[in-house]
Formats: sequence, C-alpha cells, structure tokens
Amino acid sequence: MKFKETILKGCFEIEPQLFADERGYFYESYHLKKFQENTGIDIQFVQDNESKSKYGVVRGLHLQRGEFAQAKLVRVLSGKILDIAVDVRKDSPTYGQSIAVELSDENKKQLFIPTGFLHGFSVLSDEAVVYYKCDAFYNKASEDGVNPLDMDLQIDWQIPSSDMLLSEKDRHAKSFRELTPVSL
Ligand SMILES: Cc1cn([C@H]2C[C@H](O)[C@@H](COP(=O)(O)OP(=O)(O)O[C@H]3O[C@H](C)C(=O)[C@H](O)[C@H]3O)O2)c(=O)[nH]c1=O
Repeated sequence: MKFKETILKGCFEIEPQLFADERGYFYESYHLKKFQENTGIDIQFVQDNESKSKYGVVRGLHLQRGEFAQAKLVRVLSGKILDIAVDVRKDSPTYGQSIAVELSDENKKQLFIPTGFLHGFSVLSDEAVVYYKCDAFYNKASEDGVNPLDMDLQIDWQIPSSDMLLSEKDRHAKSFRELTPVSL
C-alpha cells in the first residue's frame, strides 16, 4: 500500500498492493494501522456510502459542516471517475485550489480527502460505482455545497457540457464566492 500526499496538505493518493494469480487478484482495500502510520491521521470511519452513476453525471461539490464535517476515503468499484477535492479551509495557503485524480477499477487508486474540502466527481465511463468511507454520519442540516460549474473554480470535469447530468440541488447550488470558508 503506497501513500502519496498531494499538493493539497492532508489529501493523500493511495495505491494498494495487488496480489494477482491465475484465479484473479486480492488486495487490502483498507488497513487502519497502515493508514494511520502513513498519514499521521487518527481516523475512525463510521459510515460507508456507495453510489452508481451513468456517464456524464457530476455529483458535488459537497461538504458537511461542524461536528458532522466528513473526511472521506474514495474508491471506484467499477468504471472510471475524475475525483475532485477543493480546499476550502479558512486561512489555508491553498484555499480554492483543487486536485483532480482519476480513480478506476483499473488503477484501484483511492483518494483520502480530509475535512475542510469540497468533494465531487464526474463519471468518465459508461457507468461507475463509487464507494467511500466517511468519518462522520450524514447530517442533512449540516450539508453545504458549491455549483460544480462555478466560474471561479473553473474545474475541468472532462465531460462536454452537453453530456453533463447534475442533480437539481447541484445545478442550483451557491457560487464559490458565496461559500463561507471552513474553520477547523
Ligand atoms: C450523502 C447521503 C445522501 N443520502 C440521501 C439523501 C438523498 O435523498 C439521496 C441522494 O443524496 P445526494 O443527491 O446528496 O447524493 P450525492 O449527490 O451523491 O451526494 C454525495 O456527493 C458527493 C460526491 C459527496 O461527497 C457526498 O458524500 C454526498 O453529498 O441520498 C443519505 O441518506 N445519506 C448520505 O450520506
């Protein structure tokens, strides 16, 4: 299992060690001790989520605030997504900067996103099943979000706008300028 911190402090790309043989493959998809030793983060995930989306879907950019702020460990069970994390931590030197990581059932890469980030993804394959661990429970009242097509963020979702499919909620989300930075 290899951990690489990204340009956004606290975000880590994780590459598992795959054991392939004539039957197929095996790998440890999560290991608390290795996670803590390699990131220095004392995490306790409490909720797992799974969503399936068709090509062109963009889900996000979302976060939860306060005691329900969520760190997430994201991976793809089938298909390919472009996973996006945007730093919205108050006073962060990389405030407003984002990273884009291709996660797929091919590369088996994972992205760890700490609290203080907006999260979203676009589906680049015909469909994608995304599975992610959260370290806080879902709490609708603490949800916040920014329109994924925000002009200031200028995120390249790698999907032609004519193919994009957003939820009503995301289509009408606030602009990045309207977002209150997250105090950690
Ligand atoms: C997130 C969540 C949603 N729900 C219910 C609420 C709605 O009735 C339904 C769909 O929710 P939503 O449209 O917010 O789902 P996504 O657009 O995939 O939201 C997620 O998208 C981005 C990528 C994220 O990182 C968040 O985990 C999450 O905000 O599931 C629950 O019951 N529990 C939950 O934890």
